[in-house]
Amino acid sequence: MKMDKIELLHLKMPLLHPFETSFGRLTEKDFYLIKMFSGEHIGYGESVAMPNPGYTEETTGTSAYMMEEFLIPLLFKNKINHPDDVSAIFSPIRRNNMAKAALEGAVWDLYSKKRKISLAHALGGTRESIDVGVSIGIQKSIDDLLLKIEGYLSEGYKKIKVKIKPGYDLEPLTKIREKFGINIPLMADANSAYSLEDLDHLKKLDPLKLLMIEQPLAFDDMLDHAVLQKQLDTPICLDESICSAEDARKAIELDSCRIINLKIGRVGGLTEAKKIHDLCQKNNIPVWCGGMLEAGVGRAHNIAITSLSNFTIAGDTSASDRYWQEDIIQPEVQMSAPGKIAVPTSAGIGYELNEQVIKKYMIGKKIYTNDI
Ligand SMILES: O=C(O)CCC(=O)C1=CC=C[C@@H](O)[C@@H]1C(=O)O
Ligand SMILES: [Mg+2]
Repeated sequence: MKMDKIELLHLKMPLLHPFETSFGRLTEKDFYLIKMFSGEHIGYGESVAMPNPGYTEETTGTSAYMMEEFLIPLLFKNKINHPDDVSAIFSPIRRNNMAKAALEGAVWDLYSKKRKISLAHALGGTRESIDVGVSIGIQKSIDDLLLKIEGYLSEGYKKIKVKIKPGYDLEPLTKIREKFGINIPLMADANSAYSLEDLDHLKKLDPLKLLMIEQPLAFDDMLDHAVLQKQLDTPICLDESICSAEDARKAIELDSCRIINLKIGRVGGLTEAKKIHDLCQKNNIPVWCGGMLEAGVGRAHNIAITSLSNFTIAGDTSASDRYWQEDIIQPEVQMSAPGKIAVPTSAGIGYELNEQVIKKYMIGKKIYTNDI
């Protein structure tokens, strides 16, 4: 596959509802859309880095810098026979996984379009539809939270993930259980807001029978999570701590978690995500696809990877209209049945770009041509 040209489109899209976590509040999505041209085909990718380095060290700005200065020149210089080659080509560059994943995702889309197969099929996916859940940011009041949950449950979402932090954990979770019962699929994401000193407090979550608690301890920790997991009945799910298949191997060996949240951007692309998926499957660790408040292209990549067989827990990839007034793809991502999204079967990501919407939100564009 010879890359002729790559375009980086800088977009700012207002979120329908602000999204608040233990590390900040987002009101708009500031991101890069990648268009990769090769012969008659165009592959699409999306950078999921956030404007601030609170979730990982990357930002919208650093990911653009890394793509421009290092990664695009590497893509132009090297021969790519298969998208799996890209991770080796990018390996001299340490981390910067979201920048790598944005470009690698476009290569995967191109590859599947050239072969006239769906991205899901190219990745080895087997599901015709995926189960979806919602991730709800911290709300103004517990009553607001309960109201939101009621709405999402009635729409059929198959997992309710709520954000917690010290001082905002037992009370909202207990109230959710009181109102909706012990059987609703409920989990909590702490985004590293606790330490082992909170062990006795975290043990109080066990009677609430959560599906899992996501990333309770430090973003770069494996050891303390293993200590905590031994003391908790609630399964620990790692998010921020897993940035590669190597990280997953260590977490599994140490028993630092029982579940992994897979995000394509966090692990550096679809090839690495597939490796982690396969490793977890061998070790009986279920995975699910986490969200990064993606616009349509990122959402489409999430749907494709979630079609792999060990994605046995509903992910965060909900319908476009939960986030956006209008999405950058057509058709928009919609539920095909309550709590389900159909996996596209047409070539590549299976969605077209909505150029009118892109034009409306685009604040900059850079074009790189391959003169090599
Ligand atoms: O995309 C979504 O719907 C949810 C996203 C979500 O929960 C997160 C996105 C980005 C950073 C975090 O705040 C959080 C997470 O940790 O999973
Ligand atoms: Mg998380």
